[in-house]
Amino acid sequence: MQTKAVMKKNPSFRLSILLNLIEGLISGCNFIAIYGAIQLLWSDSMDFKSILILTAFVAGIFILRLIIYSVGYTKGQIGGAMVSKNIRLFLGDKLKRIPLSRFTKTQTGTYINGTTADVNNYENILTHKIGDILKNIVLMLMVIVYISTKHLPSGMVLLAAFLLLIPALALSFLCVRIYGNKKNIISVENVSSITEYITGIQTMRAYGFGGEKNKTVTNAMKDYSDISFVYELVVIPIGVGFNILQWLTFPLVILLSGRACLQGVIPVADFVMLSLIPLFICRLNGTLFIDLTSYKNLMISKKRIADIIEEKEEIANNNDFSPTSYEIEFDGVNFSYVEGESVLKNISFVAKDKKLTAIVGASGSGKSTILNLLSKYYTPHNGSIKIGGLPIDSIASEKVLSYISQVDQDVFLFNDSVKNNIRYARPTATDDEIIEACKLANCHDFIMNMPQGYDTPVGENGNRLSGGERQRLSISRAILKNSPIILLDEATASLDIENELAVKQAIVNLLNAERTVIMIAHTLSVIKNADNIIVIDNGQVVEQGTHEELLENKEKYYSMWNVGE
Ligand SMILES: Nc1ncnc2c1ncn2[C@@H]1O[C@H](COP(=O)(O)OP(=O)(O)OP(=O)(O)O)[C@@H](O)[C@H]1O
Repeated sequence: MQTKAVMKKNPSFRLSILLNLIEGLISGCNFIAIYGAIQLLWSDSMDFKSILILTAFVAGIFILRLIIYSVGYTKGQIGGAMVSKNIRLFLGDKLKRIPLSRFTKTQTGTYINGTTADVNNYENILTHKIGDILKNIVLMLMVIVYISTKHLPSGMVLLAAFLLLIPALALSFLCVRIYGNKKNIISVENVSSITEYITGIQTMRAYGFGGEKNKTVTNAMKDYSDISFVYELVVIPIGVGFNILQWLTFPLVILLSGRACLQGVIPVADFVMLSLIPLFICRLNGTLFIDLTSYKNLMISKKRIADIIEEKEEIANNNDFSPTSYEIEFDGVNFSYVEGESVLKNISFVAKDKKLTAIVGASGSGKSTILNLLSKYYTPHNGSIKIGGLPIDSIASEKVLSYISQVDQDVFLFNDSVKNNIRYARPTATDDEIIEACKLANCHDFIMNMPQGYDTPVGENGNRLSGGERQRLSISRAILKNSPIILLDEATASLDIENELAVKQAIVNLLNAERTVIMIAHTLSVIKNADNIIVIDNGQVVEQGTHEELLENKEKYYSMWNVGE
């Protein structure tokens, strides 16, 4: 339903269609001029005056066509570009409303193609294809009607040639449906594998499987050229067969009109013109066949754009969300990323307001998933999550996230300056506030050692920074955002000792302010003083309490602590 509104044509586009139709009609008048010239020649009545009249007629048609074509072309370009601009803006905005779970389930190529190449293809349909096709159909019909008035049997032969387009297009459309869709799937795989190759190139080279992965990319490209080749291979014979049948009209019209001329049914001038017309009609039919087949092919792009437009969106209602406390409660929460593979099983716990709650557990036990649900990146299958006693399920994620700062293991940095990367956390922050946050996050010194200080570009995804530096920048963002809830995925274990100490100090500074903190801890010593420690095992809460209580329990936490010590 939304598709119609987003792809709505505008008056400029509609005017260009009308002008294209008129241009098609006017082009047909050229045949009247040609007929006039043949008649003049044959009747032996050619003089300078009649040549002048003929020239003026042809020049008049030319000027009129030129004006209509220029206005129609300009309006078509403007109208088509306006439609595609609407689509591009809508898709850009839509991406932020598509639930995160869709991006993990769908190939990246679907969205990259759908928002770029497919929109370009659709723009091409609007700005070129539709106008040309309609103009040629009108011109064709006009010529057929005109010829029929001269000699009906010849007109009927030309009409039959035109109608041959129907079975020929039925076959070519079938090929487009079969191979066009296959081509689409392969193209999406192609784009996805190239994206993966480029983003993961460092890891691949580091582990020496760049060559292996490169084969996946080249294979995907080869698959694409193979399917394009097969597609051409099946469409070409249809086009050739259609053209052969078309050209049969040439002798047929000569035979029919020649006989009529000999019988005195039509004048010689008519016969001369009728014998020339099939040359033109056959070419025009050939162009229409190619244009309509490629139109159908490009229309696959329209369907793919529509699929993204109609994708289910996150709840975006305007329900007010103003919790007065920031206690977090999970009650009987179940969740799985993949159907049937349960990740969280009946999770219930309370993270008290302004207290530090730690989550510990083996790798893959579901710790990050708990934070992902709280940030509304995913929706629990059942159970409820509340902040300050208010359920978050019917609240727009942007509103919930405005109360949350998240410090993840994977820090995403934009290809921008250090300062701007931190400012994303609070766009209104002053430079002084950014510097203050960086001092608390232990990053001020290393930033000042960079060539342009806070204005130094961090490179694509911050590839000029070390892991510890990236983590500290992420902490500075959280400090700057100054939100009442902090979700922290502590991952200092992989850092060198100097970076580990710097990150730990930054975390201490972050936790100093009174906030509700949920912290995933990979090293237990960091959370010894936590107000509550939740132990997760295989997606379930198996224990909770303070460090001392859990040690006394002598259960899971006790053995984890002893292994760690
Ligand atoms: N986007 C996803 N799609 C499918 N499965 C996922 C996804 N993210 C995580 N999982 C699976 O969910 C389970 C829990 O993952 P999660 O990241 O929550 O564990 P974790 O305890 O935080 O692990 P770690 O300590 O290693 O970060 C794992 O089995 C993981 O493979």
